Amino acid sequence: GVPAVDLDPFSDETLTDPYPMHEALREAGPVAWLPQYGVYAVARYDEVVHVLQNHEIFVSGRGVGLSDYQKEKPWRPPSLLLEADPPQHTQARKVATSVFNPKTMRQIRAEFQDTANRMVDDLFAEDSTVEIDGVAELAAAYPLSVFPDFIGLSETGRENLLPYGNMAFNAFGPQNHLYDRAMETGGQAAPWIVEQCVVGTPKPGRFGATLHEKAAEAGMDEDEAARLLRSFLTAGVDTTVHGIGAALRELAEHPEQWAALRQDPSKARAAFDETVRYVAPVQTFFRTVNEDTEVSGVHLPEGSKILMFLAAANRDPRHWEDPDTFDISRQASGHVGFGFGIHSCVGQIMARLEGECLLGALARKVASIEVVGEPELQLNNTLRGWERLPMRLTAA
Ligand code: HEM
Ligand SMILES: CC(C)Cc1ccc(C(=O)O)cc1
Repeated sequence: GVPAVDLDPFSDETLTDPYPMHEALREAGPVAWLPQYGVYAVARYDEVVHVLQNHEIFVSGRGVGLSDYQKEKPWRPPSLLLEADPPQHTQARKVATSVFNPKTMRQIRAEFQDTANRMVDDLFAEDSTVEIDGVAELAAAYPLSVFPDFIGLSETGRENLLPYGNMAFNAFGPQNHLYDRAMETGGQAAPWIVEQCVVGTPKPGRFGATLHEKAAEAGMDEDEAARLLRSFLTAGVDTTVHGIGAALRELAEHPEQWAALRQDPSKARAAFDETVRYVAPVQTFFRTVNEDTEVSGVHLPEGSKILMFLAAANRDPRHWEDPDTFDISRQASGHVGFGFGIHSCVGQIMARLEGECLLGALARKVASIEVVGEPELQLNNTLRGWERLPMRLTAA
């Protein structure tokens, strides 16, 4: 039979320190059973990739959280990207990438880099050594400075983005205390998000308006166009905030890696990618088994939910050399921190640009970074990231 691993991936204790669980799941076998939730689990690289690649069997249309949309009503109208399967997904993805692509990123690169440079310069306006909260003043401030303008969101109400995203990411998990609290705060943010997605609301010429135009050209109605933009507002901020926060923490914790980056700021993009492998800001999410199947000799009946541990796969010694070593010179490509296959992150080109711009600005302008005091984790059913990161920075 399938080995049962009687651990709760969504408890505060496990969310705080998931690494013993990752090891237990990888060692239990290619597939494990989580009795507390009645779901299967894959934590090894090969099995996670197998599930992500076989999207006809392991489907997204029944929800990528614990809830099976064939049995329970979604908490909001399903995403046309994340919670859709081909052919619907294919059309939505085509519209998304018609606007969100390397060419668009080249057009905004200079602006994103200028904002990062100014933000780092401003830290040292008063003094050449400063103590800051790395989350509030860099990891969250930077995405919230560049992303809403890129989309063309209204100047007021942008404080709704993080709580709304937080709600969506908690909603993939069980209805625990994190879920309940997030639904409360996120629910208050929802009206502003929904209103921002309405066709005609985003500033003309900005990404939101262009996405709506492309959606109309592809024959989508206004509700579909609005839902497509909602995907970007949902996934576009909390993720990069946690990705950048993780990079700050790991570079501060690994002085030799910070020194390597200082030596060669062009390694900023690779440093961000290694961070996404090593930390995996998006830790887990599900697929639903749409027809009886078998993975590595284990039978999985139709209707089963299977939980993928991206963070565990990214540190699977069966696939990676020295997986627990944070090494910005590593060839990290192939990691599953941005997913894999047809649903792989459509926003990763922006996430990577943001990471590259901010880490590059720090590498050129800051001599030393250190964490002073205890960092505080923000617990979330799906995301891993810092709530607060007390840091001391010294200007170059
Ligand atoms: C460090 C930052 C980020 C991480 C770690 C991340 C991670 C992921 C992962 C793992 C998936 C796959 C989900 C699945 O297979 O079901 C995904 C999909 C997606 N991401 Fe990201 N993401 C990040 C940033 C972004 C940004 C900045 C945006 C938008 C601006 C974005 C928009 C999306 C969308 C729309 C999808 C669904 C794609 C599809 O289903 O075809 N993400 N992301
Ligand atoms: C890692 C993913 C689960 C992040 C994400 C969230 C929401 C959407 C959407 O389409 O609403 C897309 C991607």
